[in-house]
Formats: sequence, structure tokens, C-alpha cells
Amino acid sequence: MGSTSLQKRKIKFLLLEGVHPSAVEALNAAGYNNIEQHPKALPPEELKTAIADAHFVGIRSRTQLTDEIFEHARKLVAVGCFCIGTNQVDLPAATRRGIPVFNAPFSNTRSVAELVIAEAILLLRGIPAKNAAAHRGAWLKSAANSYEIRGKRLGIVGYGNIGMQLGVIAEGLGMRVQFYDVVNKLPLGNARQLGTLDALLASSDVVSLHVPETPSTANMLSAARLDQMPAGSILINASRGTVVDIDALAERLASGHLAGAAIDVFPVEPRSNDDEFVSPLRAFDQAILTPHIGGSTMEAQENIGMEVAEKLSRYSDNGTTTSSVNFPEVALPEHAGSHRLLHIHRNVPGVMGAINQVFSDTGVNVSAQFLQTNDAIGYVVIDVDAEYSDVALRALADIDATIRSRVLF
Ligand SMILES: NC(=O)C1=CN([C@@H]2O[C@H](COP(=O)(O)OP(=O)(O)OC[C@H]3O[C@@H](n4cnc5c(N)ncnc54)[C@H](O)[C@@H]3O)[C@@H](O)[C@H]2O)C=CC1
Ligand SMILES: O=C(O)C(=O)COP(=O)(O)O
Repeated sequence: MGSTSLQKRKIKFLLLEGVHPSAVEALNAAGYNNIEQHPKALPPEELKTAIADAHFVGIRSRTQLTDEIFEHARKLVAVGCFCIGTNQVDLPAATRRGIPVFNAPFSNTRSVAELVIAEAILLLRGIPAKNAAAHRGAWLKSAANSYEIRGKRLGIVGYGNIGMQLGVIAEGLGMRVQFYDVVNKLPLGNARQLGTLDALLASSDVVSLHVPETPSTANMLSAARLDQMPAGSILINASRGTVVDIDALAERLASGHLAGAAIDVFPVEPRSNDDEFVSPLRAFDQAILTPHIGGSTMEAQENIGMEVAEKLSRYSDNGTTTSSVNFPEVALPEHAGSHRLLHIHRNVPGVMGAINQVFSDTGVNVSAQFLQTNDAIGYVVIDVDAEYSDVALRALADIDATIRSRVLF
């Protein structure tokens, strides 16, 4: 016994990209003290070395966890994205290896919505250009092309956790809210869902993007789509840099077709604060350019730190996968007095039969069993008498479709 369940002090957490100290506090409180922290994302070669002996890795939006990186992460048990987006993780590659990926789907949504509102107000007043001119000694006192936010049409693309909150706050300021989403959504307040992106773009004074990075959102705001926006309208993007054709946007700012833009995310972002930010948008005073800080507030980061750390420690302690983005979700009770076997397998016919056969052959008494599957994998959790867990674990590991199995006690 004792040989299969790792002692907490041996379980290594690798936290990258300046994950908030609240994560360390939460992990310490759960008994995990073996934590390696880095303030930045690591270049791939350094990452391969650092991740080689890590059981858990915590990242933000910058670190790319590719199939190749996973290949070097032989001990990795789970991934925590201390953010919302999980596009930086090769999710199928993680799933194939039986590695659940967790994120924080809510904690920074309010921060993004507040930033977008502030930017919409500033851009409708032409403040970014007036501010830049004032710094250079110019005095642009004029009401020309300066508007209140009240009564303007806000077009939200992607009416999810952020888009919905944005809509509610915008209505509070008197905006007329409409949205486009691939899923039919219940509109909050007086918001209206439009059937096509084209219709939304053509009828909005301010367009704000809140979609994830997926093949369907790549280059979504192409040159042709930007041309559908009314002359003098405004584009805000705090979603992902791949969603907007930046060169086409630059041309439309230069021509004056768009009055302004606020861009927080870019197709290529500097790896750290030490690297130069390169973008054709730097040329435009009427563009607010922010360094991917939509979710970077003290409140959001502290909450994210606690939330994701707790998801990781809970998975480590008792196998719970609730809210994992790639794994069957299983919420598990405590298992005091028994040993808990975790079996992750490819979701192919016959595995459950084989698992039940193990218990019938070995005569090991099962006190509780939980099963959940998704398209790719099955996740079975079995609580057994402590004295029999070794023999059962060995038999489970021998089942053909097994990806990994472990025991918790
Ligand atoms: N700038 C920053 O610091 C931050 C950026 N983000 C980004 O914002 C994105 C959105 O965040 P949430 O609202 O929390 O996500 P969410 O998953 O709650 O909502 C996304 C919405 O987009 C919709 N959608 C997906 N594909 C679409 C398509 N092709 N056309 C139209 N709608 C589509 C979905 O149906 C969903 O309603 C995240 O995926 C992340 O990339 C999130 C937080 C901070
Ligand atoms: O939550 C997200 O998806 C974000 O884009 C925020 O990313 P960050 O944690 O600031 O690197």
C-alpha cells in the first residue's frame, strides 16, 4: 500500500505567467507546498524542462500547451488555465492523455465588461485622439463627431458570460442592445437577438466582440465584414486577436470609415512586458490599444487564483472534475475509510464490462461507483476497501482501452 498514492509534498505545481498569490495560498491551505512559480510565460524549450516533473501546471492566456509540450509532461495530472480562454491548450491532446483542463469561466467577466463600457464612452467622444493631441500640445476643443453613449446601438458578437453582462450594463446607460450568437439565447433586459452577423454589423454604432478563439471565429471581422459597419462606427475587441483582420482594420481607420477602435488582443502579442509591441494600429490616435488586460484587475486575478487552485486541489484530493472543459464531469463525495480508484479510458465499447469483470474476478468489494463519459473518454471512479486497492488497480491498468489509472487515499 502507500506506493501508489503520491504524498502531497511530492506533488509539484508549476505556476506560470504571474498567477495571483491567492492560488498559492489556496494550494498551501489544501496541503500542497511544492510549488514552482514563474512571473512570465516560458519559451518552449524552458517549458519542456520545467514541466517534465510537474504534476499540475497553471497557465494564463500566453502559454501554449501543445501536443509536443504534453509529450514532455509525462507526470502531468491536470492543467489549470487561470483565465477564461482555453484556446492556448491543445485540448484533444490533453484528453488523449487523460489530463483534465480547468479554467475560471466567470471571475474576470465583469472586468472585461467594465473596460468595454469605458472604451465605448471614450471612443464615442473622440477622447483617445484628443488626449493624444493634448499630450503633444494641441487643443482640440470641439463637439464635432462627439456623441453621448445614450441611445446608441451596441452590437454584441457572442452573447455569453461577458456579452450578457456587457448588455445589462450598457442598457443601464441607455444604450440599445442587440446581439448575434450561434446559439439561441434568452435576451436579458430589452436586448434583441439578430439572426445574422451581417445584420448586426450593418445596424450597430458600436460593435464589441466576445467570442472564443475557434475555427468559426478566425478572421470573423474580415475586410468585407468591416465594410458592412456603418461609416463612423466603432469596433471593440477584447476577445482574441485572431478574430479581427488587423491590416483591414488599420485601412478602415486610415480612411475614416471607422471612427475608432479599442483593441486589447492581437494576432501576435509580446511574450512579456520586456518585448516590443508591434502593430500597424500604433499609427492611429483614434485606436485605444491595451496589452491584453481585459481581465487584469486585482479583483479578478485574486478570485481566479483561488477558483482554479481549488479545482486543481480538489481533483488531486478526490478526483472531482466538475467544470472541466474537456473531461466528463464527476462531482465526488469524500471517500474517508475507503480507497478511491480512478480509471480514465478511451470511450470504446466493452470497457465497463471489463471493469466490472475485474471486480467480479478479484472479489474486491465496491462501496461506490461513478461513471461519466464524453465522446472521447470515459471516467470511472470506484471506491473500494483499502486492503484490496492494489490488486484492483493493477487489474484495471491492464484493461485494453486504459489511458491512465491511479488510486487516492
Ligand atoms: N481580453 C481579456 O483579457 C479576456 C478575453 N476573454 C475572451 O473572451 C471570450 C468570451 O468570454 P465569455 O463571454 O466568458 O465566453 P462564453 O463562452 O461565455 O461566451 C462566448 C459566446 O460566443 C458564442 N459564439 C461562439 N462561436 C461563435 C460564433 N462563431 N459566432 C457567434 N457567436 C459565437 C457562444 O455561443 C457563446 O455564447 C473568451 O473565450 C476569451 O477568449 C475572456 C476574458 C478576458
Ligand atoms: O481570461 C481570458 O481568456 C483572458 O484572455 C485573460 O488572459 P490573461 O489571464 O490576462 O492572460
